[in-house]
This record gives sequence, structure tokens and C-alpha cells, in this order.
Amino acid sequence: MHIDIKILNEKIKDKLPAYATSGSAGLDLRALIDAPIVLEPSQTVLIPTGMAIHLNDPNYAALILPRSGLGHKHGIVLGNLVGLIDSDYQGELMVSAWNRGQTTFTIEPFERIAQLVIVPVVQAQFNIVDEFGESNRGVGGFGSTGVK
Ligand SMILES: O=c1ccn([C@H]2C[C@H](O)[C@@H](COP(=O)(O)OP(=O)(O)OP(=O)(O)O)O2)c(=O)[nH]1
Repeated sequence: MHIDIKILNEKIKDKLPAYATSGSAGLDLRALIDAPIVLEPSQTVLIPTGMAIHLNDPNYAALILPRSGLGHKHGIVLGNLVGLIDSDYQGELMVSAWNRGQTTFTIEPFERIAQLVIVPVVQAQFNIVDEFGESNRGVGGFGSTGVK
């Protein structure tokens, strides 16, 4: 798949997202900031990435996800938990960085703060019905199969 990407800030030109290994699902996104940002516990900041993508196909979306290491070791996740990038969005990719840990964390310029995953999407059409067809589960949910 080819995706149009716009460089909005020349400083990111030689640091564009790339798959780290042939099996990588995510592309690391870097913080396009001029100076370190100190994130206090519980604080959330919106971090620019200096780039925009245009997926241009309703059958795809991109998800911004936390980096496992940052989340596990330092408590840096996303203020919106997951960022959803619509296929018609052309603006700058922004990362909502949330320090859910108990100590300050400093985001350095160009630090890899999140990752972008391209995913397939189905835009559904809904048929209004009075009754659904047969199903094994029916309306049972929220642990109805025995999960505590
Ligand atoms: O982490 C994120 C989440 C979203 N976006 C951009 C891409 C997305 O297509 C657009 C709108 O996001 P969303 O629909 O989730 O935001 P909203 O709060 O529902 O606002 P809107 O009224 O703009 O849809 O913002 C980002 O850059 N980073």
C-alpha cells in the first residue's frame, strides 16, 4: 500500500516513520518539539509530529497506539487511549501524550513517543430489523459464559 505523506517541518525529513523490522506492525512517531517537555504526573500534552498523511481510502484507517516500553516502564500512554486517523484527514498527526505514572517524564525532541498502525476498515450499512436471525449467544454478555 502506498500512502501520501506531507512533511510539515523540515526537521523531521530524515526521521520519517519506517518499519523497524520486516514483521513490524507499527511505525514509530517522533515528537517534533524544539525543546524537551516535562510531563508531570497526570498531565496530558498534545505533541506535533511534523507530518501529515492522507490515506484517501475509506477501507483504511490509521491508529495511534502507545509504545509498549514507554507505557510499561514510564507510564506514558495516550490521553485519548487510541488515536483514530480517518482516511480523509489531511492535517498534522498529533499525539496526545498522557503521563499516567507517578513521576515526571521528559519527552525529548524527536523521541519516539507513539506508533502508527494502518488497519483495514469496513464502512457498514445498517438494515433496521424487528428480529435478528438465530445466534448461539443471543443477548448474553458481560461474563454470561462463566467468566468472573
Ligand atoms: O490521536 C489523534 C486522534 C485524531 N487525530 C486527528 C485525525 C482524525 O481524523 C482527526 C479527528 O479525530 P476524531 O474524529 O477522533 O476527533 P473528534 O474529537 O471526534 O473530532 P472531529 O469532530 O474532528 O471528528 O484528528 C490525530 O491527529 N491524533
